[in-house]
Amino acid sequence: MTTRDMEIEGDLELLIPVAEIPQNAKCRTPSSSSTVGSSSHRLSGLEAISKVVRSWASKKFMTGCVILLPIAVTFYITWGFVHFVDGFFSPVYDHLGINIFGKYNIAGLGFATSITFIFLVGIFMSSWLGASVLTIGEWFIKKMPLVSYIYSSSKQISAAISPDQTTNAFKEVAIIRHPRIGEYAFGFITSTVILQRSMGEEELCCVYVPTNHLYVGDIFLISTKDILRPNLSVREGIEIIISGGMSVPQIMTTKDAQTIPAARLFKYPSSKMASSALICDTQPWKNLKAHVEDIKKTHLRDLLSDTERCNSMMVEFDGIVLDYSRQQATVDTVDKLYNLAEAAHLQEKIHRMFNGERINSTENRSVLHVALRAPRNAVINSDGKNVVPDVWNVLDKIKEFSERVRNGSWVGATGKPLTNVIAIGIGGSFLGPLFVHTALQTDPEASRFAKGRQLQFLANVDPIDVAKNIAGLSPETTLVVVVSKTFTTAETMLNARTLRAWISKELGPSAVAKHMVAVSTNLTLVEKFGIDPNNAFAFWDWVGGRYSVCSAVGVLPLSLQYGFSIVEKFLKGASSIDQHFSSASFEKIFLENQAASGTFRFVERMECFISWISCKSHLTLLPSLGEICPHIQQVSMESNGKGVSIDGVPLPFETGEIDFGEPGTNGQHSFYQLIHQGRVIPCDFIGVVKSQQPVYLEDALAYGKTAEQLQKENVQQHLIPHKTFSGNRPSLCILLSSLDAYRIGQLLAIYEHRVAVQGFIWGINSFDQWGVELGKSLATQVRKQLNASRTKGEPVEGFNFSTTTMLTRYLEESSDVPADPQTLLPRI
Ligand SMILES: O=P(O)(O)OC[C@H]1O[C@H](O)[C@H](O)[C@@H](O)[C@@H]1O
Repeated sequence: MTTRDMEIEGDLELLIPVAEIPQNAKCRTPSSSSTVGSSSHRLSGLEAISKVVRSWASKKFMTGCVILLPIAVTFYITWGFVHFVDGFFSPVYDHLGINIFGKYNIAGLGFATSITFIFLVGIFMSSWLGASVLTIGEWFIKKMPLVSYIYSSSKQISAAISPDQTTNAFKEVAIIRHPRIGEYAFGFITSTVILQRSMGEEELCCVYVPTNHLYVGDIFLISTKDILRPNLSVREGIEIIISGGMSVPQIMTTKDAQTIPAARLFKYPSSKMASSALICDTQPWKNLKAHVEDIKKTHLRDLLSDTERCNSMMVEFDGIVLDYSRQQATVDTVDKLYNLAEAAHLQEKIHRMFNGERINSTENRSVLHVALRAPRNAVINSDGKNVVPDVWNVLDKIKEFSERVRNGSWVGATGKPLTNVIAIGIGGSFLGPLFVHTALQTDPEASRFAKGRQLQFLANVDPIDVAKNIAGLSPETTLVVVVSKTFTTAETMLNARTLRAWISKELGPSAVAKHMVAVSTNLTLVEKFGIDPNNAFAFWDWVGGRYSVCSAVGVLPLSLQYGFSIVEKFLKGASSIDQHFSSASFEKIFLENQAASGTFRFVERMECFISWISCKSHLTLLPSLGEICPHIQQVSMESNGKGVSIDGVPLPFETGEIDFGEPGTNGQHSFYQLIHQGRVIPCDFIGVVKSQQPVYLEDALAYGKTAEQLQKENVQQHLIPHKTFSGNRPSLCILLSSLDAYRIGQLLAIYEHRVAVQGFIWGINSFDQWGVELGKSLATQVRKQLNASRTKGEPVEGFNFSTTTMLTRYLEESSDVPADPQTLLPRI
């Protein structure tokens, strides 16, 4: 729908009931309207004007009502109240011959008398005599059936606001997490109680949460430390409840946060990072660390027996369920993570990312992969320019090109349709697209669209890989997509030259224009290579290689295979998570009882910190998700394997996870022994509802198996130590309702954001990769040496003993290899 269409639709919505509009009203051209048509147009025009006028008049009338009604009601009630109280003592004054409503009206006399009377009752009831009278009186009242109920309810309410805090009054306003994390409820602390259990004593607070104004509510027993105590008096709390939340202050602090300046509530300058201090020096980090030591003492078995805790750690958003109840965490842990996030200025950093600021400071670049899947009408700026239209220009170009290839209107040099695609690329220009491609293969809709087509990837430079890739293919029906952000990566360029030679050899050099296209940010080098710039699909330096699957890097090969409509669904899935990740404000989530979606957002960001992991395994029970493991390996390990902070300060703590995984049950027959009984490796289980439910394994990791259980099972004594499982091994479950293009997009974005959040919290730059650059320059050095040795017989020099020995040995044994191979075409 165009903007104009949307405007028209908006106008129609405002003015005329939809049912009266013919379906094709918007499309009708002037020439198509008959005489009847024009008169009906005139009529509907008059009707529209009359409706606008009526709507304007009714709006103004309602505005007047809205302003006058509360004033009138206030006056009416106040007047009625004064009158009523005035009249309360009228019999007494009548008796004295004073007619307070008559001719010698002494307005307010009865009122003043009543106030004095209430005051005197207060004094009397505070005395011993008064209290005794009250007790006897109450005893009688409580014996009367209906009256006793009215009296008790009224008494509770008045006790609540009683200045005498020794009564059963509301003692304090409390905010509790209810009904689950991310949602909060107002309540009043009414008393405290000590709960004695075998594990020790615990102080609990009775929190009364009104559910129907103040009269009806629920009582919750909550650990004292889990209660948030806002800076509000009981009276203010009651006002908030009675006003239905309307009198809640705009900013609320808790009592322990009094010293926190308002600026900390995420009112940050947009251009400058608030602090360059290391996160490990902050109090929330230290608190969390101490807490983690503490929580290790509680076995996951015990944590999992707390149903309420587990329920609060199960969140859902847009078809994805995240269950983090098997993390070594309590509600308190999550609270501490929030504090850590605040200390790390997490919200600010996310905001800066989405705002297109150059947060990749060592490369002076923005980080805007989220713009690659933004809706067409979104505005995401980089250097003051909205990048979304550029993104959609390329997407439109891909759509058009892929449709032409798929429907056979773009054919090869010999006129045959191009049904096979080989995508050459490495690292980020390969792993993401491979993951999505593998996952889409089991989506029935996608596989239907891919019928008769083939997509392959060529990454490695081993000649065997090239041979395998082109085996059984004919250049006549093959399209080669060279994918390289820089268009300089040695492996990719070598493979590109190889396949160019393969095409030229079979079909002649001019065929390259029909059989080779490119995806790159470096269009100059693309042209130099010999690919027509019209057949090049651009992306931008604000897209990091490992974050580029949603650019032409992934969209082009995947659209060629599955059609653009499928890939668009994938982009929409990723965008749904992006919007979720960026939309709600931090304060909102904390203070305005955001729903589970908000919680998911934060939990998803935090989960990785709960276990203080050094190593993580991604275990998917779906073979089709198998390639997510290598993709996450790159996204996570290349992003967060850093040794210095973003300001270049060496980090006194370790960053980065070691990610690995296996699809299906392959892992069970490979490394699960280690995760059950060897090192503790937190695991992510990714499952799909319509496939297998991986819960048995997660429980085995969490619960383990004790020696007592084994004894009961009559296991031989000497085998008991070997068959005992300590359990207490954390894991996380991500459950997708199905595995289609949309869900795959969501999954991708979840992991991308999680990695970004890790980096934001650690205070590192997750978007550069100087370690890889080092590897590249070392490789260049070796390549130069090999070439010089082979062509000029130069000795191996400048390396340490070990490398020199190995290179010399290699040179001796590979004397038949050409000096610097231009291609890797198999020597058949
Ligand atoms: O896309 P290219 O420029 O060919 O780069 C391919 C890969 O090169 C290096 O390994 C980088 O560290 C990766 O992030 C990148 O994805």
